[in-house]
Amino acid sequence: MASERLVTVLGGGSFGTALASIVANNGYATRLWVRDPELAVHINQQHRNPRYLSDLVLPESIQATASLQQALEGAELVFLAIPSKGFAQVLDQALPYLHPDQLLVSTTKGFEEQGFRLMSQVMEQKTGFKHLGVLSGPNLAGELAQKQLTATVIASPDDLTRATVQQVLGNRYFRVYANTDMYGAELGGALKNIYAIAAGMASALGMGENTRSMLMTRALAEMSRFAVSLGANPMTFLGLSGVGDLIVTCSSPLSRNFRVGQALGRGQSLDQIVASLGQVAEGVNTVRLVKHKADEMGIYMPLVQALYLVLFEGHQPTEVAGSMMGREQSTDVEFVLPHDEVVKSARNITRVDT
Ligand SMILES: NC(=O)C1=CN([C@@H]2O[C@H](COP(=O)(O)OP(=O)(O)OC[C@H]3O[C@@H](n4cnc5c(N)ncnc54)[C@H](O)[C@@H]3O)[C@@H](O)[C@H]2O)C=CC1
Ligand SMILES: O=C(CO)COP(=O)(O)O
Repeated sequence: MASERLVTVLGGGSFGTALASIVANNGYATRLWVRDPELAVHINQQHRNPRYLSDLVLPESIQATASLQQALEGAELVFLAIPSKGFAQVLDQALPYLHPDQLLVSTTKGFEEQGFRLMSQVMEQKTGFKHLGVLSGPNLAGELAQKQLTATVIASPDDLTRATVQQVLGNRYFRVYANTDMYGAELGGALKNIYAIAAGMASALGMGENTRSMLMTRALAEMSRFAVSLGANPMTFLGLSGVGDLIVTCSSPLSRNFRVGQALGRGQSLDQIVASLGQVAEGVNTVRLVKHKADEMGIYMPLVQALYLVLFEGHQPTEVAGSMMGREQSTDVEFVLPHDEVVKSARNITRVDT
């Protein structure tokens, strides 16, 4: 069992609650910061979070609080499990209580609209701390709460952050793998949400396993293309935070993004879906932000473009899927056969035929 080393989780949603539960079960003193003081009192008295993962009985050692000062004082390691839209704001509020020796780890899978920043970049710019990291992987909060065997990635260029998070979170059902490519891991986690929406939609439309397999593999190609254009290492996409998270989120109705796609496929409007979800589905905003970034940088992202039409311009999913199948033929793995060469060969054949 661990000593009185204090770990703090900021954000008492599904993931923050699941994470706090693991840390406390591993024997660390654990504080959970939630915005609502009444919720903090409820968690401390009932040892359940009535709003998220309400069936999960929380370790009694978790101390919930709505005071950032109380949550952060003396914490060695701080996890930030706040949706991307509120991340920078919460970090600003937390800044007076943070210390440069503390380890800050984001679990957030999205982008900050201003400047198209990843959360690690927001943390770097706002704090200037050196012990920063990102936790990302195929980690459905509901399955973690059931102690299903699960693996994740701590990505950080900092040795201390990687080793500490492996020690604090690792146990008989949660295995923590290390990576130094913080941006690559973070990009994987944020981008896969886009394709989970597409997979949910395909499932609701009765499309089969061939379709899902095509979708996921082409999604991986598109994600890697985007990430390489932004300077990330494509090899990271072969790991748990890339292909691993893509598989789980494109396969499970436990994923909120997948469920958004299913509801769209059934014909519900985006506004209706978001209002009834009651939890964050980061992919909706990510489609919009990535579409604009891809346009700005000239990156070819046909799945993102198609999903944007469905989500924000009222196009029908079946019509968009049909038009995607009619695009010019392309390459399987562009690191092996570049796209331009396929186009060039096709043009040469056309010239011979005519
Ligand atoms: N739920 C999951 O399975 C996983 C979620 N994540 C990521 O973790 C992040 C958090 O997700 P969840 O906990 O699932 O979300 P959630 O929707 O379950 O809960 C969000 C929590 O953040 C709080 N919150 C929202 N805006 C806030 C603000 N401006 N200031 C303070 N608190 C705010 C809400 O009150 C709520 O407690 C997301 O980026 C998500 O993609 C990562 C891995 C797994
Ligand atoms: O990131 C997740 C699993 O790894 C959770 O996905 P959702 O946000 O779609 O529920």
